[in-house]
Amino acid sequence: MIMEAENLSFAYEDNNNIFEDINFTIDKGDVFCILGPNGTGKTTLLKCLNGIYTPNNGNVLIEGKNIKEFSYTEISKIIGYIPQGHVVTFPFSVLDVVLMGRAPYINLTDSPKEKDIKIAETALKNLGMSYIKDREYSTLSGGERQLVFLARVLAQEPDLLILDEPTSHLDFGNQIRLLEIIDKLSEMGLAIIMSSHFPDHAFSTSNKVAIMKNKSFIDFGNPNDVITQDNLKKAYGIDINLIEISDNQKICVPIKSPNQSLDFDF
Ligand SMILES: Nc1ncnc2c1ncn2[C@@H]1O[C@H](COP(=O)(O)OP(=O)(O)OP(=O)(O)O)[C@@H](O)[C@H]1O
Repeated sequence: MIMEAENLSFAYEDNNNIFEDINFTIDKGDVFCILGPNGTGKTTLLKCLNGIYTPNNGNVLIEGKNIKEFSYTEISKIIGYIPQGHVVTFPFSVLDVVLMGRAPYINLTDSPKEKDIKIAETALKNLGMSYIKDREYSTLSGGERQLVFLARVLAQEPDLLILDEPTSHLDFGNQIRLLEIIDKLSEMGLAIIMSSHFPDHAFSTSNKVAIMKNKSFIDFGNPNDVITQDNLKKAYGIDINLIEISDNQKICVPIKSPNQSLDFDF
């Protein structure tokens, strides 16, 4: 088991709990997708799982050991995290940004070694991004940055990836390419935890899904059991059609309510 969450609860300062009693386990090769409406606590939970936030109750265990016992560098060798809307403001080249993923393996006073550069270049190559390795990172499009940042966390050689809405800036083609990359990484034994607003992506890529709402997981399990019209309605408060388009692909189509009227005051 790579990660276990035991009865996790979290509150910002003295406010009410954002979530309570969250439990799950993640093994090698698992792809765990967390769905749920805006503001329900997905990002907050992901930040508890990689040690950025400390839960006010419960424990996060990494390979059986409490996350509190790990240093930041030790966590970085095990977990690669891509936050939502990551920004690198200095004028670094793409290759430099990917090389930053090697930081947990390089002493503060040392420069990256040939091996680190090779690992960074391979990460870019695996994602089909070698052609922009000399470009300035800050000039890239949102989608290009997303893939370069993924190369950076892969250069960390982690066992677990935590991805906060990884497909949010990507066009249709790159969404599917990213899901295929996730499939491949999971086949190679990496575990992946991601949040998403696309139940279709959970169907096509994950083997574990949770729907987060009202401070807890309203359901957790395999996608076919969890992603039901009933659960989607509970989560998002609208009707959603589930359509099977092939043996292993289902899509979710939200339905506009014809009777809904909004009172707009201008
Ligand atoms: N630093 C903070 N201080 C206080 N409250 C916060 C902070 N960050 C987030 N929140 C609140 O915590 C709740 C959960 O936010 P979070 O970003 O975890 O939700 P989310 O499910 O990831 O949302 P989205 O799908 O919109 O990205 C929201 O009500 C948000 O306003």
